[in-house]
Amino acid sequence: MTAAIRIRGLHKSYGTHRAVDGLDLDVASGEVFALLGPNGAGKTTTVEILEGFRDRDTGEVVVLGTDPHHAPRAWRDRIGIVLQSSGGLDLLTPREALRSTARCYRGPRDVDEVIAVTGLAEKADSRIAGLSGGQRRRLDVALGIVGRPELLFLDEPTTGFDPQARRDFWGLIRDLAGDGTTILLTTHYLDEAEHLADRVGVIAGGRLLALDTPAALGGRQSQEATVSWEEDGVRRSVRTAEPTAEVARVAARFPGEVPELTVTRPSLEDTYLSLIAPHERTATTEVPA
Ligand SMILES: Nc1ncnc2c1ncn2[C@@H]1O[C@H](COP(=O)(O)OP(=O)(O)OP(=O)(O)O)[C@@H](O)[C@H]1O
Repeated sequence: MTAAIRIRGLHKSYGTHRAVDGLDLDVASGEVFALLGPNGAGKTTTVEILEGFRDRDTGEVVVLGTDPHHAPRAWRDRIGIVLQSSGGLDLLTPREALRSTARCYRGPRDVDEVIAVTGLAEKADSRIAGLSGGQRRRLDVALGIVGRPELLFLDEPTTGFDPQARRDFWGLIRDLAGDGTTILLTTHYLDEAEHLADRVGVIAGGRLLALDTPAALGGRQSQEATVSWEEDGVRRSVRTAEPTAEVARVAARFPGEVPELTVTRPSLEDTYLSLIAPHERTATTEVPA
């Protein structure tokens, strides 16, 4: 595997507060990787260090073969960044903002194509000040991809999107990934991580708690299933490692369809919440004085 991102022993404190506390992580070239974690887990700090916007205290960080802290201008051309919020463009139109950003790159995407894929066609020539929150976010994404980055950082990209806009955005990310763009995404939406990510990393208190595919995170695949149905007017549930056998047993008691039959396994959200639960009570890690 060629690593687009390599992190070893990363530490960053703000005063006495350990925001990132010994993080090791690799993101493969071409991978879509989602960094999950509760508020204050250290995601943004980590991502800002990777982007070269924040200094680290100790640890090794290599992004596209370069230490972001000493990265030259040519390296910056190879990455795209969508921050949690950006501003200062209110008097321009999306088309103008994209054209002037595109001029900063050597091999930019076609501006009209970026406007189309981000669903901004209707608002392309309206003042940015008048865009809705979701449209503004699409513009942030458009600005992040117009330079044709090899590596794209997306910090909570779909906050404020309506459900259709989120689906459209997911399609866009899959297309970018299909073209070989490496994507590091932070999100609080577990369904987003499940839809988009090849692998997810869960961090809390600046430490990596779990790292796997969304399907296998925290041993999800091997956890017991819950078989539920309705019988004699009562909702019944059984947790079992053998749901097929349980369904067969229940089905044998009914002449036709089993009423309200469902078989469920823990969702990514269930697994995530159980992973971070112990850390929610001890969320603050202080550096000893
Ligand atoms: N510039 C700063 N000065 C002091 N403390 C900071 C600074 N930036 C972040 N922190 C603290 O470091 C910790 C990690 O913050 P960070 O923004 O990296 O978390 P996060 O996982 O991105 O959170 P969220 O999901 O809320 O965006 C938090 O406790 C935060 O209060």
